[in-house]
Amino acid sequence: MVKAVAVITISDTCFKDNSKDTAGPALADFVKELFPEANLHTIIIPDEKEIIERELKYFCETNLDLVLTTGGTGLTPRDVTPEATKAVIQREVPGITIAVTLASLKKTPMAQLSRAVAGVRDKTLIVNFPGSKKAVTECFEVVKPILPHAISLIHNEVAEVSYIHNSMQFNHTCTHSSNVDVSKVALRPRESPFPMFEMAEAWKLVDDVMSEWKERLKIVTIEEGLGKVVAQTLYAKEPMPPFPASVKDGYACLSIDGAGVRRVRIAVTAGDAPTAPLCAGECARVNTGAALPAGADCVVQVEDTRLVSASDDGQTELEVEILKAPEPQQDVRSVGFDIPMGTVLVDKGQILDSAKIGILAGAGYQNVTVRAPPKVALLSTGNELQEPSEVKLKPAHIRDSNRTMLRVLLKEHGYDSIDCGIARDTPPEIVAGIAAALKLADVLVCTGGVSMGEKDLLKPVLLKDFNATLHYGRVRMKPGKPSTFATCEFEGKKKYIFALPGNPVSAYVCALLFVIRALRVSCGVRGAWPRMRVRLAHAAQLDPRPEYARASLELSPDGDMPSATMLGSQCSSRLLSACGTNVLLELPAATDSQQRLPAGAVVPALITGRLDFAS
Ligand SMILES: Nc1nc2c(c(=O)[nH]1)N[C@H]1C(S)=C(S)[C@@H](COP(=O)(O)OP(=O)(O)OC[C@H]3O[C@@H](n4cnc5c(N)ncnc54)[C@H](O)[C@@H]3O)O[C@H]1N2
Ligand code: MOO
Ligand SMILES: [Mg+2]
Repeated sequence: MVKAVAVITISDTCFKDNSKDTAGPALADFVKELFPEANLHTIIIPDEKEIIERELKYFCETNLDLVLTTGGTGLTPRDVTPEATKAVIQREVPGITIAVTLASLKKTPMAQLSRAVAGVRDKTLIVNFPGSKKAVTECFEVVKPILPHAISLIHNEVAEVSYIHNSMQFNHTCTHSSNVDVSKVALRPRESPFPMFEMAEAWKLVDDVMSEWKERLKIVTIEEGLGKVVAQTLYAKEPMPPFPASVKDGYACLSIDGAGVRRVRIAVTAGDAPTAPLCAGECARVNTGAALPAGADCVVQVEDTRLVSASDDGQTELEVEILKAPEPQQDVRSVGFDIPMGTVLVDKGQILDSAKIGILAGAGYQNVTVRAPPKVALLSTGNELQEPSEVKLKPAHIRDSNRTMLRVLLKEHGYDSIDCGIARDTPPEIVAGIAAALKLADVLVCTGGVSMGEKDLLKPVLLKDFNATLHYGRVRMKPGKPSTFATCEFEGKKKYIFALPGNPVSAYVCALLFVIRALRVSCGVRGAWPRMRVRLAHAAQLDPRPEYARASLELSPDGDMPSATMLGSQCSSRLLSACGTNVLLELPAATDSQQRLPAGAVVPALITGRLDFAS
């Protein structure tokens, strides 16, 4: 099935004045007719090779099935669409352009001058069309019969590729080798060689590194934009309301007529376009939201009127009395009352919420450009791990809960992730797992193998096989002490790796404190979680490390400070301690003079979850 298509108008003129674009909308209409189910993205860009390439690549990366361009295929010096397309596609499909040219030549010898290109990049078919509505109409007719088949062929290939991918992902044994020598366990360090960072230092490192993430933009439907940071300023292209509208159910009148009897000339309900203007002594029955007839400048609500005369059958009001003289503009929403034309509806950098999305819908915007977070891959490591779906556990095995927990935790915070399965604890398998993940994603989140055991191979593999920079490899925190953040270059691109401890609670807390923070920073959201002061509902034992205790908030009905209840034993393996968490309490490290906090002590809490309570 064709799920998403983009129509790109490439023209300096249309870019400057969108209303000049006739070919793009025509092409969009043909696409809607051929693929009614598909999500359609339309954009207008100038004749700039770099921008064209960037947009084409972007649409291919976002897995669109089809990208149709119109414009920029001719011979003027600014026509660079074919060059940009050639730079992006991996396989050319010359048959499409030959068929189009042959058909067009029957209509005009000018078809000889089109240099349009068609080809495939990854799973996306790209076809260039010339830049006029007429040419687009003729050319689309030619390619229309083959488009669905071409796309399904590309998909079949992709299915095979992804099958190969998946089997690679879920069986990380392979031909990879590693520079990590595991034969001399007796020589392993007996102290961690990684310096211990304070939390504030670790956060600063994450923020500094992730704010380098090159702004990547994505066009999404306004609904998909929920929670995303808008990358463009959108203005009201028309006033709201577009006509003077009644605020009340009543009578539209001329205020100059004052109080007194009026002839009810017409009835205008919402959606009716009034045809004739009102004259002195007349009124129009109107509903809330109805357009006022010309001449009317006020509305008198029905409660402030009295029926004077009606038709014998009671179906028509003939005269009403306005009981109190109305003011001009009384109960009228003038043109642009809510949103004057040109108002900024959403500003670049704002986060889209439901009200803003409603405003955009009301203003006729269907798509919006937002900042796209990096792609995230999840990988578990451990010889003891089995897939969660496996019914029977082998001796000494457990089911992998981290991947599922992390996937939904990311989802809860608005981020998708790619599942890269489980890698066993051998250097080649970990290398294979990491390499497979880095091929697919910008950010790798893996769990397990970061501490001091002979099977804890993540750090050496990152250092020796991926030449990674370890920004931190230990943090003074509980849980999550061996948490690791590294970057490396892989296939020419910078990659970001969060190697989280395997203990499920450590993985949960470190994902919140480091990974989600990093994703927020990378797409323009303030990284730090909001902090508030809460009162401990009970005494708390302090750990030598600063601790992020999982707690649930009780909101006080009398406006007192909320109280926080920790969720049982805070052992790093016990994920039950995180169930129902909406805050992480920042408990200070124990000192000689303070080993515990009494009930009622006030501590800072990071709000990391929903403040929802079951009824
Ligand atoms: N000698 C030392 N030992 C340990 C230290 C230390 O400083 N010195 N640190 C401890 C701390 S703190 C933590 S946290 C853990 C971190 O362990 P690793 O990251 O090396 O993780 P593993 O050893 O692979 O596993 C730990 C634990 O978690 C379970 N696990 C792993 N992956 C999963 C998964 N995907 N789903 C569910 N459970 C998982 C695993 O079975 C282990 O029980 O190290 C301490 N040791
Ligand atoms: O730092 Mo670990 O996560 O205490 O168990
Ligand atoms: Mg370990």
